[in-house]
Amino acid sequence: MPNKLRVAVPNKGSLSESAAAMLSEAGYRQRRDSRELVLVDSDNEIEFFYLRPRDIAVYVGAGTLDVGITGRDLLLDAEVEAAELLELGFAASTFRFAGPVGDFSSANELSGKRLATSYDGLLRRYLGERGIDAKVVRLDGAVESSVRLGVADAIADVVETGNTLRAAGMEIFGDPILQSEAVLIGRVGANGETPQPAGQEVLIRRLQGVLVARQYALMDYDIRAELVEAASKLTPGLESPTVSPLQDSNWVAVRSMVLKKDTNRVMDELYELGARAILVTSIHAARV
Ligand SMILES: Nc1ncnc2c1ncn2[C@@H]1O[C@H](COP(=O)(O)OP(=O)(O)OP(=O)(O)O)[C@@H](O)[C@H]1O
Ligand SMILES: O=P(O)(O)OC[C@H]1O[C@H](OP(=O)(O)OP(=O)(O)O)[C@H](O)[C@@H]1O
Ligand SMILES: [Mg+2]
Repeated sequence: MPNKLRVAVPNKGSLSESAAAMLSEAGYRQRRDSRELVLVDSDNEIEFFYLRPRDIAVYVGAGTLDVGITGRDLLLDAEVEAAELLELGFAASTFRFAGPVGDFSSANELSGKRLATSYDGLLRRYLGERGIDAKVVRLDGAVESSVRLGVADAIADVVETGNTLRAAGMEIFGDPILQSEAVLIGRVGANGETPQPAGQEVLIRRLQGVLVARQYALMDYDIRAELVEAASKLTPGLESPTVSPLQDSNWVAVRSMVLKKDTNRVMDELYELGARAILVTSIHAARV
């Protein structure tokens, strides 16, 4: 019996639904009931442990679990030995300073002030590296309320749309502290290398496949043979477009992967060039 790969998955919060959806899309079994703590997927020789997002880096850092899905901000806050293996393309946010509208314009003004955050490890390191001597007030959440409630002068928190900040009468200031998103993290060995437990490479390849299927579409079109070079520049694909002969030897058929967000612009440009029968189909799954 080979050892099963042990994977940490967020059990609640912003990351949990998207993480489970991505694993399902990658062909792994996921729990049906949100109270389940462990799920064994024997077909894939893999075990999923549903844990608090904040704790995931701790388990992977300690080496008791092989890999985990968490946020880059949570990984850095945990100050453990774990490495980012793959960006997962969801839960994108920035980590920023914010204060009451008009109070601050740069992080240098924070010396001597009280700063509330849920990410004290991350924040202390950032302030320390810049010689900013502020008092860090560690809170569990709803950090935006801390200034109004008198325990802090400014905050450092996760910002996505900025709606929560605005609702609390605050604005961001200073440079972004960090760009975060959901990431797959793995262990770091004694010599700084990343171990390759059985199943890890397949997991990464499958997740990369999900990312590709989400980001790309397939584009097919017909074009006169003498224009295929110019058309290929518009649709270079990942390696190189597939060019197939047509019954009418003056024309060829071209197939290529195109970023979904670019499909309409590329179709317009291909049409202008002379391409016809331009079709876009979605990719269900991929290995690249
Ligand atoms: N509004 C948001 N947009 C994008 N990512 C977010 C948002 N809020 C939190 N995150 C990300 O989610 C992760 C935090 O997970 P956490 O479980 O704390 O989520 P949460 O929604 O804050 O749950 P909790 O109820 O425990 O506070 C971090 O990586 C953070 O960057
Ligand atoms: O910029 P926005 O789109 O408004 O999103 C950012 C907010 O989302 C998260 O809050 P969450 O719901 O996790 O509550 P919490 O502060 O209690 O963790 C984060 O902590 C911010 O408060
Ligand atoms: Mg939160």
